[in-house]
Amino acid sequence: MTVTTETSRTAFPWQSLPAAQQPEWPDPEALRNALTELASYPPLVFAGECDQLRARLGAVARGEAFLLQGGDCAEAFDGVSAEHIRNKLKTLLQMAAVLTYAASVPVVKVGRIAGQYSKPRSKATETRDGVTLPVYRGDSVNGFEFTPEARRPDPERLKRMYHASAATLNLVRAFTTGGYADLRQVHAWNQDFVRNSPAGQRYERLAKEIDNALNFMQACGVTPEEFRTVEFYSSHEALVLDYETALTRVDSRTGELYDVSGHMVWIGERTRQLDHAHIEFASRIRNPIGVKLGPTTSVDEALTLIERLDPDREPGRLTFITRMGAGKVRDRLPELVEKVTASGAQPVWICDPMHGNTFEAETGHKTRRFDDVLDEVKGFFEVHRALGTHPGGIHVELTGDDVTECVGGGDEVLVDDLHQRYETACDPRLNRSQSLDLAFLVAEMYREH
Ligand SMILES: O=C[C@H](O)[C@H](O)COP(=O)(O)O
Ligand SMILES: C=C(OP(=O)(O)O)C(=O)O
Repeated sequence: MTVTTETSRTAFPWQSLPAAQQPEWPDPEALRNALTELASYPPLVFAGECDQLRARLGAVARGEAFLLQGGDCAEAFDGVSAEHIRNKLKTLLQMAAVLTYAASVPVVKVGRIAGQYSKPRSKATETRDGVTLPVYRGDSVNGFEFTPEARRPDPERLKRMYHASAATLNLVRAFTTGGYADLRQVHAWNQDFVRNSPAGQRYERLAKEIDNALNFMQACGVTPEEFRTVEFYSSHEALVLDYETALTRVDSRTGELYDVSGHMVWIGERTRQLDHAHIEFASRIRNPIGVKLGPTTSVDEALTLIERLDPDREPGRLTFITRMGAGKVRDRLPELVEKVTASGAQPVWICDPMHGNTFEAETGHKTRRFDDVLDEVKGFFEVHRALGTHPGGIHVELTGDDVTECVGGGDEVLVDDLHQRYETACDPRLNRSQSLDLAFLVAEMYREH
């Protein structure tokens, strides 16, 4: 893989198009310096790994596997600690174990991790007690603290984003290939959790069954390598195009462009305008691409997105991440799935049951009800069942920490509990217990499907 030159970088066609949700960097020279340095850094992921994920997602598109994509709403630089990363990974591995075992389906595991540092926002500014400042756009752009200094966009943060992503990915690779993700550890992932949570206890029973199955296989002389290590991929929203462009490189094997900031990148609901830079950018890179589809998406838009992003109809290239809201999924999704399927395209369809279900609680906290999250996933399964298509996966905002950000769940969080551990920098995440609850319920839906 060769580092792209400054000349070819400035020639990238998406750079001349309008782009929504970009920071207003106050110092152009500081930005140029940061980007030149970033463009000289080594890739965070390899093109071949992106190809491998595309192949895995191809299996999802064909109905042979299920995609679990999850992690923080917004990663934070001060969250790059072994404990945070391990907790998140542990939660995803537990969810994957539940889905694989209880739904008997191979699970493709993709984190919203090692790059999820940038956030699109509804408003450009935030006002508190009569003071108006730029809104927080993620640690890659500015600081969360409500002061003029913190909220000033600083391109040096793009370099910190790279280093934070590299450190996170390094630990994730160590955990997933160095023994921690060995299926023999199914109990260990649960140890600190099992006693005081219904989801933890339910998981423990399942882990025992997995253990028995492993013992049986071992007694038969079967111990595949797949049980010892886990394939785990990184993903984030490709939002700040300055950063993604600096990390876009020519693959020396094929001459094609890859965004080497993560294995998979997605384009958000607020930046998927067909004639804007984000879609042009996504159309030029070979990574597997996701696109969020909200309730206002028209059939024409979906079909044009396919034309632009997956003209060869390659299974695994394009994932539609639908986020309609529990109240709309049964109305809005059927026509999209039906017409896209009739067009001969075969995208991966996954359900993001978070972003259409946010509301402000009376306490002033932005939150989501676990029951709405679950209901949107149910609606998603119902629609696919009715159309005979494959409900390919889920995309969730979660953390491995026992936060109180979403209400409900088996170990119920009440509105009055929200203040206890409300730690997200942007949107509310499922805590570990709620994430496991969701995995068990999704496994049941999948089995029935
Ligand atoms: O995560 C998604 C968006 O960034 C988020 O919902 C926007 O939130 P806001 O409405 O608080 O700006
Ligand atoms: C901003 C996000 O979602 P959406 O684009 O669907 O609003 C997100 O997933 O972080």
